[in-house]
Amino acid sequence: MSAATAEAPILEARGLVKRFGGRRGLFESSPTVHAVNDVSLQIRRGETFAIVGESGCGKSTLGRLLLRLIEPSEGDVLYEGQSITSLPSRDMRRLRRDLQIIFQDPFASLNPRMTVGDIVAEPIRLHGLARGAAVRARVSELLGIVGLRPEYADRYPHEFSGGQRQRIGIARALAGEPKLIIGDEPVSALDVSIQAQVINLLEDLKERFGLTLVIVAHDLAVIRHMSDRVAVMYLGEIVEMSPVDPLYEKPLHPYTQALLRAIPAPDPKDRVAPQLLQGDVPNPTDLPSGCRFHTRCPHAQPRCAQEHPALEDAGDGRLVACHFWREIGEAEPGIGVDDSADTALSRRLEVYRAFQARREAEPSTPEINQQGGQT
Ligand SMILES: Nc1ncnc2c1ncn2[C@@H]1O[C@H](COP(=O)(O)OP(=O)(O)OP(=O)(O)O)[C@@H](O)[C@H]1O
Repeated sequence: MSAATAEAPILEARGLVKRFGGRRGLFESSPTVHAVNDVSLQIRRGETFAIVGESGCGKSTLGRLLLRLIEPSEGDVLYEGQSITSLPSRDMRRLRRDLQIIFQDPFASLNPRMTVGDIVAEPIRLHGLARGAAVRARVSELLGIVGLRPEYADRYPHEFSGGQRQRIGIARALAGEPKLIIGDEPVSALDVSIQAQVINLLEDLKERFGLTLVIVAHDLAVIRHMSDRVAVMYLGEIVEMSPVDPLYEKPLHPYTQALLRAIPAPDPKDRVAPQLLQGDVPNPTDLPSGCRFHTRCPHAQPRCAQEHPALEDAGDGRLVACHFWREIGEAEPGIGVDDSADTALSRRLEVYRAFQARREAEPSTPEINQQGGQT
């Protein structure tokens, strides 16, 4: 984690709305999916900003809107203070260098018919960053940066493990020398020991290249260890936004509280039954009235079904959209997960960090292999 600078945001969303479907044909009509509903946020240069929520809450759609991979139904995205929503495609191409994305499933996002070298070289050639032999040299360098051997350039994606494929995706994302990378569930498909390595790699790259990271994830353990600030999404809206530590120590929104209560402790002796949220996320084609969360909220009152709560300033850089957050906080202090209720991932990260610290102190310490063990 790092302290982001106080300058203007690198990326900003203003009143973003995304609706899918809703078209009426001659004989049928498809219902409108309200995937993102009036989202505004500012991402600071150099921070790691996390977007978290259950499946279907609109996290990926928001991530794609921020990079203009899809067009918003309403609202605007500003990159370095300039609106990109109506930018002509020529200008957008230049901007694509700065803004990159890595996906959950590295296999699906890597062309199986291209060698790793060509996959990583593509953005270098596209943006004219190098030519001829210099391209191959740059590919080797990028593979080295993400912890892969240069000779892997001649192989194909299917020859690699999930963690290695994610590293290839990261090398490709780095090839255009970006300023901001969005990771859409970048480690959810990976084994927990590999997750820790990829998270560490992203953190190292962030420091080394001064990147801004936006991490979309449903896993609160991943978020906690790598974020500076977190936006919690429910049914297309941000319901809470906060610096990471206070969010975990004292979540303000009942939905954030419920997400934290649902994390199981890894050690069976510490384990109390995780409290899962009641019911499923309502269908985004038929949004509940008032507060979208009221149908599942243990604190809901009649006002919640009638009045939509705005995101309000809760102090200390926190925002929350709940009519009763003060009362709920007083009734249930200290809901947050404390450090003793740690997860397998965080333990793995600690081991890995200790190993790295040792390696820096004693350069002869052996390399760590893909399974997280020492070779
Ligand atoms: N191209 C599309 N056409 C129609 N509906 C879509 C499309 N993309 C997403 N949706 C719908 O928009 C809603 C939000 O989806 P989104 O993928 O953004 O959520 P998410 O929080 O990222 O969930 P997940 O982690 O499962 O991807 C879902 O109801 C989804 O079915």
